[in-house]
Amino acid sequence: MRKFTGDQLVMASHNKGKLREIAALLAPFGIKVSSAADHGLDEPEETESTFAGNARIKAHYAAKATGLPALSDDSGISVDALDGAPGVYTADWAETPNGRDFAMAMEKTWNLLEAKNAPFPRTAAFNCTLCLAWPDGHDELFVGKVDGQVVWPMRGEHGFGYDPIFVPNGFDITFGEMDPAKKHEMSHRADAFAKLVAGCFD
Ligand SMILES: O=c1nc[nH]c2c1ncn2[C@H]1C[C@H](O)[C@@H](COP(=O)(O)OP(=O)(O)OP(=O)(O)O)O1
Ligand SMILES: [Mg+2]
Repeated sequence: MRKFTGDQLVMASHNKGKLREIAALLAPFGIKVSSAADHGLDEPEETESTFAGNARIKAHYAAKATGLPALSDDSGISVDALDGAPGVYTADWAETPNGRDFAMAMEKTWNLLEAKNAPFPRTAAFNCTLCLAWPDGHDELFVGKVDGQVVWPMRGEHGFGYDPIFVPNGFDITFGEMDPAKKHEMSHRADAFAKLVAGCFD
C-alpha cells in the first residue's frame, strides 16, 4: 500500500457536512487540507453503480486537476427492506430542480417502508468508501460501515443528509441528535478513515 508522505491534501467533495467531518478526522495529522471548491473544481458526474467506482471518479478528477493527492468520500444509506436502496443513489433521491431536499428524501424512504409494511426494526446501514488518489493515477480504497435502523419522525439538528432518521445499533438517539464528536468516533466515515490512517498515515 502506498503511504501518504505529503503535507497537502485536496478533499474531493462539495458536501459541506462531509467536509466538516473529514476536516475533524484529519485535524490531528497536521495536513493542510483544501476543498474542491477552493480549487474552483466543478462536480464530476458520478456515473458508476458502486460506491468505490464513484469515489474513484471524484478523487482522480481532483488529483489530476490540482496535481495534489486527493481524498474523496462516496457514501449512502442502504435499507434492508428496500433491497439496499437508496444506496449509491442516496444523494439522487434528494435531488430537486432547486437543490437537494433531504426532508423529502427521508419521507420517501419512510413512505416506501410503510407501503411495504416492513417489519420493525427497519434495519439499515450507512456505507462509506474513501478513495485516496495521487496525480500519477495510483489510488487506495477504504470501506466503512455502521449498522442501525431507520426511525420516524426525523429527530435532531446535528449532522447532515439522512442523519435525522438513522439510529445506530447500541443507541436510542439518531445521528442527528448525537454530539458530532461522538459521531466521528463511530460512523461509517470514521470506520473507513481508521483504515485509511492504518494503511497510509503511519
Ligand atoms: O454521515 C452521513 N449522514 C447522513 N447522510 C449521509 C452521510 N453520509 C452520506 N450521507 C448521504 C447524504 C449524501 O448526500 C449522500 C452521499 O452522496 P455522495 O455522492 O457520496 O455525496 P455528495 O454528493 O453529497 O457530496 P460529494 O459527492 O461532492 O462528496 O449520502
Ligand atoms: Mg455526490
